[in-house]
Amino acid sequence: MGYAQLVIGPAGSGKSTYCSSLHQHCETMRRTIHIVNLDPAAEHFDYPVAADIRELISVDDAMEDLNLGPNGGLMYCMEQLEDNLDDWFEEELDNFLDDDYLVFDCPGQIELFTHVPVLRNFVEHLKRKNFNVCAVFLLDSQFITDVAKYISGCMASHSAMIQLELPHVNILSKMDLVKNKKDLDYYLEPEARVLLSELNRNMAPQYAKLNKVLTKLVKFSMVNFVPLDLRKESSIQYVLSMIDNCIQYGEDADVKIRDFDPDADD
Ligand SMILES: Nc1nc2c(ncn2[C@@H]2O[C@H](COP(=O)(O)OP(=O)(O)OP(=O)(O)O)[C@@H](O)[C@H]2O)c(=O)[nH]1
Ligand SMILES: [Mg+2]
Repeated sequence: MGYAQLVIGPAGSGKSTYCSSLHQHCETMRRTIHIVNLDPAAEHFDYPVAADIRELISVDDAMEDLNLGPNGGLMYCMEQLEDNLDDWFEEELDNFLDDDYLVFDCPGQIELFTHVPVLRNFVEHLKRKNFNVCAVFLLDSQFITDVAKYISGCMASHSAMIQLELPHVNILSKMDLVKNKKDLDYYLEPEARVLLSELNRNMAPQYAKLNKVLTKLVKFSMVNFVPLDLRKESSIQYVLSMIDNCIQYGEDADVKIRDFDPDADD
């Protein structure tokens, strides 16, 4: 059984930085994880890249060969990944052990998990290969400055949840940039009633019914965010243990330790 995190979220939300901090944290903890780059447009990395989609195809090549723009180029590359799951990706997976822990640093284009089934098919493939997979959705805390933006972030996360049908952890990234943490409490444990009155206050009266439905949906879909401050090891550890819990990482290890407990027969 392998373990995997699929790190997703809007462009610039901090996915690659999260991957690199997670890698460092795990090194400190003497724990092995492997970060795989799935962003064909990525240029530099602060983590050791264990496998790289750019070895299959890069956005620059796709744009040049097919005369595509950056977004079209990216979509084409991801389709190439999908077409090569049984050969290129298979060979890459062969480099890992069966119970390895992989973290996939994904591109930020929102279309990838709203419009096309590429990531969904990628996840299905991982599941067939016996991986327990968790979606890790990052949203930039700087983005959540008012209720409308918060709802928009929830909707983006929600569509990823529906599309991928995976255990799902939502992270509010870049907490070191938040001056007044109290301002965010409001969004960390949202109350539909409060969100609704705030939305109604900011918007014209004809939106009242829509606002009511949206706030109910946010509450109903149970989208909630965990704040992450990468300066704090304890914050990284907290997020990591939540994700580990979702994919049952460590449970087998516990069994193994218990199996070999010399005092067990006492
Ligand atoms: N202060 C602060 N800046 C951050 C943090 N995480 C990311 N950044 C900055 O935010 C910018 C985007 O970070 P990335 O990690 O490249 O974001 P990404 O989601 O991988 O972006 P794309 O791959 O383009 O979608 C960079 O300038 C980072 O230095 C954080 O926790 N704190
Ligand atoms: Mg990135």
